Amino acid sequence: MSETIRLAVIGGDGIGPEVVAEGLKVLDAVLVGTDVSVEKTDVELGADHWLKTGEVLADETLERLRGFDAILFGAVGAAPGDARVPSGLIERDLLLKLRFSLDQYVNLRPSLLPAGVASPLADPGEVDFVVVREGTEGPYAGNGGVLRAGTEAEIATEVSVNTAFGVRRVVRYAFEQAAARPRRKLTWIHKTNVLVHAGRLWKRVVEEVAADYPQVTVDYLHIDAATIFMVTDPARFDVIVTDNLFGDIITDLAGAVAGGIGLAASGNINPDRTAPSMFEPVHGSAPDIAGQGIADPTAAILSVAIMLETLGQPEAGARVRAAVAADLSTRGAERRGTTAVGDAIAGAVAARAQ
Ligand SMILES: NC(=O)c1ccc[n+]([C@@H]2O[C@H](COP(=O)([O-])OP(=O)(O)OC[C@H]3O[C@@H](n4cnc5c(N)ncnc54)[C@H](O)[C@@H]3O)[C@@H](O)[C@H]2O)c1
Ligand SMILES: CC(C)[C@H](C(=O)O)[C@@H](O)C(=O)O
Ligand SMILES: [Mg+2]
Repeated sequence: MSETIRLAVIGGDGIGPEVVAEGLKVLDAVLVGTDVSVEKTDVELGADHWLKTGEVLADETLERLRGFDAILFGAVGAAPGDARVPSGLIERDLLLKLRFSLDQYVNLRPSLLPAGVASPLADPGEVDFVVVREGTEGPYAGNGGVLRAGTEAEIATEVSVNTAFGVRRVVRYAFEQAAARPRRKLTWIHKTNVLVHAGRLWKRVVEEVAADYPQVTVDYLHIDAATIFMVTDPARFDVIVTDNLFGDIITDLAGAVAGGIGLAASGNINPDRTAPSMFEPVHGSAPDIAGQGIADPTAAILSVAIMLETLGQPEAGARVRAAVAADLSTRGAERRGTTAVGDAIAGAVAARAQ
């Protein structure tokens, strides 16, 4: 039976549209000759769009996005220090609003250091883990405020919100991932020695859910120690589950360990399918290299692979991964541009179809 994927495409700012174009090129290539087609709709959002139109994310736009099967997202945000765009406006009221409103409570961020990729921090084979980052709670919940703003008596709070419901559903998802992987190991990461209220909740829930997965080995690390081991012994990780903020930080580190941030892909997944999931590179809009045609589109292309797998097209996803792995294995010191990398991977996908 033929199937059409209705895809909303939010290129966003900076290198976002540049890398997303390459992701779409590879998506088109991998669907040739299959009974799956894709119907793409561009949705303009981001800091540039806000500067032009005053829209960050209108209610109608959000409602329209709910009607798609998936969202492919580039990156949003202005250069840090761009005085025209208030800090956090686009990140909070656009990107986080999408993740929260579409109940994308699993932020899935796999790290794999493939053969042929030079990493000063690890050897291929040592890095093959997935971070399951909670996506809708924690210090990102927007719970806080300011008293006596602008005075010496100012107090600013940013309260981390952790609910048993929210922690349980993401922890269960992580156990499912761990149970399906050969090493069946789950590391939960927190800061229970200081953040005792949230820490106690996470601990209780992990222990309760663990009882349903006796085949999974469970390990715990404080976030600070986890950053040490991610650099000195990344092979110890298989599946990691952690809160929204720790997950943000550890996945940029994971990207650097696993060959560079240009390779780090992610899915903001709504496992209950009550709204579309959203797939995006882990990196941001990289204003320092935007417009130069040198951004690495691999993370966006691998985000397309996660999208295909999430949408029930694992073979197409595997073909994208294989083409990326083949391209990475031949990448030498020579630096190719964004479109050259996209062309090579799309070409490899097409060659594999024959
Ligand atoms: N998901 C998102 O939309 C997202 C994620 C992170 C940051 N941001 C936003 O992006 C803007 C810039 O943030 P930042 O500078 O802290 O982080 P960044 O990830 O954009 O850039 C950090 C560094 O990594 C490099 N880099 C990033 N992606 C690359 C790629 N594909 N190829 C080669 N090099 C790459 C950049 O050139 C820069 O030196 C900010 O407005 C920030 O809020 C958005
Ligand atoms: C831009 C920002 C809101 C976002 C986050 O913190 O989740 C980014 O850093 C990411 O990792 O996707
Ligand atoms: Mg981040």
